[in-house]
Amino acid sequence: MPDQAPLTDLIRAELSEARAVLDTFLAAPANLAAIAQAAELVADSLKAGGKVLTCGNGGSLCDAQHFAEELSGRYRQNRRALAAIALTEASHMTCVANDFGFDFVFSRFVEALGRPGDVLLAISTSGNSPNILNAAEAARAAGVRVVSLTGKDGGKLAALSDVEIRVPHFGYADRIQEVHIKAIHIMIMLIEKLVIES
Ligand SMILES: O=C(CO)[C@@H](O)[C@H](O)[C@H](O)[C@H](O)COP(=O)(O)O
Ligand SMILES: [Zn+2]
Repeated sequence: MPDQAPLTDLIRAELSEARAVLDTFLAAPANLAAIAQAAELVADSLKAGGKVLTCGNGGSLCDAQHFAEELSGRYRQNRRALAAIALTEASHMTCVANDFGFDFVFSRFVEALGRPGDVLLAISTSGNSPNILNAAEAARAAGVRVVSLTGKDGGKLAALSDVEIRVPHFGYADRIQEVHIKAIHIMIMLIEKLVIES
């Protein structure tokens, strides 16, 4: 049987780096405040009859779906459904990508569905994906507030956000996404507390 030591070394290094990225994020009180502010913004919108639209690319689209389904479906316990949807409808995406370009797949959906008082959760580890920037701009034009989950220096998305939750890691996207998913789960927990228990 081959010696597994090199693999376990790799695993240990990956987990250690993930812990360091989380520790750095946790050490800045502004990051915790941003999560609270984002949850309050979403909760206020839902309580006023608004909805949450979510978007991202690749793994961040999975995170966008994860956030939306835990509001519309279920998180830890049963409670009433909350209005949230990920902008992933395949026929819309293929039509818009085919006819207008991939940069507009989310912004066109925001134009169609976004109403003043709604919230867009925009997720981008670089903060610079054109389709996410266009979605944020369309949201602002429609009176939709923008909550973003970003990484690195926040990119251009930082300036388009009402609330930005940034993981200031300059390495691979997955390390950033691992903190994003924690922020997402905590936001869901806070939103439930603010909307359901209030
Ligand atoms: O999940 C991962 C990497 O962990 C990838 O699918 C990643 O999300 C994709 O490369 C995205 O296109 C990156 O976009 P962004 O985060 O820079 O907006
Ligand atoms: Zn990934």
